[in-house]
Amino acid sequence: MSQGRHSLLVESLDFAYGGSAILQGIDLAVAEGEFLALLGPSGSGKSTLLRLIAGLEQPLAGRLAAGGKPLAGPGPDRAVVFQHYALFPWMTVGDNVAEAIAKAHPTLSRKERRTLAREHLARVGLGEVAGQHPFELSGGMQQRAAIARALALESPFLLMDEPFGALDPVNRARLQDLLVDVWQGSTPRRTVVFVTHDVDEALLLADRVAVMGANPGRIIREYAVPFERPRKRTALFKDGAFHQLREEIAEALDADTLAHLEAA
Ligand SMILES: Nc1ncnc2c1ncn2[C@@H]1O[C@H](COP(=O)(O)OP(=O)(O)OP(=O)(O)O)[C@@H](O)[C@H]1O
Repeated sequence: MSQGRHSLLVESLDFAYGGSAILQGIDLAVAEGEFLALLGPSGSGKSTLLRLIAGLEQPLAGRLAAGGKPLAGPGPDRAVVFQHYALFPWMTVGDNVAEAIAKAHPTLSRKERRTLAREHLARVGLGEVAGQHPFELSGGMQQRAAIARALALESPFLLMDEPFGALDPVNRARLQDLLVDVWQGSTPRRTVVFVTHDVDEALLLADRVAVMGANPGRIIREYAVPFERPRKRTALFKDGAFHQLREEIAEALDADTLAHLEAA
């Protein structure tokens, strides 16, 4: 695995809450520009691993590095999008995005930031609502604004924790497409770690899927996702290779759950 400027490395990582092991022996490498999905059942520690990569938690043992440098706490190089929209409720949507732009480009004037914020919002189909507050928007719109905000930070790493989990299927599909478009359209590509418990979502979006098992959280297998891009849902869902890979992953998850139930 290359140690590119924007690669991620997790080595022999253990993590515990109050004495109980949550993550054990995690080894994971994400290449610069790669889109990695972390897939696993509830409680397998996907969010915890993402929080560790974000620098919001400290490991009990092991090593975390970004671009070959050890991680020490959160940093502007890693933008995070959670399931629930991370917007400042007291600011307009435009100001939320402008605030992120100010972090990426501190020398821009207020007017320039506002103009750029509108451009970012237009990219996610929210050009008309820059002057509104988050509470005036639907859940799907708020999540779009949160994504616009995260992208406006222009950070090389994008860490996403079930960002579409609370959305209806139509909005979910729209935002999945939008995310892939933005990721594919930017040079250099951002390095993405995307948490989901939805196998289809992982196979639609990612270059590689790391499958996690629970008790304690560990990576049980990794799968390369070989489907050509751009991926179209309709074509993918008709593809025998897609169904085979989906089956394989579901079996790996079931086998792990069963092994743990029997051991308990
Ligand atoms: N603040 C906390 N204190 C104690 N235990 C915690 C805390 N946060 C998470 N845990 C425990 O850590 C384990 C992993 O949780 P985590 O949220 O990372 O899993 P997950 O795979 O992301 O689950 P989900 O898909 O339900 O979000 C769970 O057993 C959870 O109960």
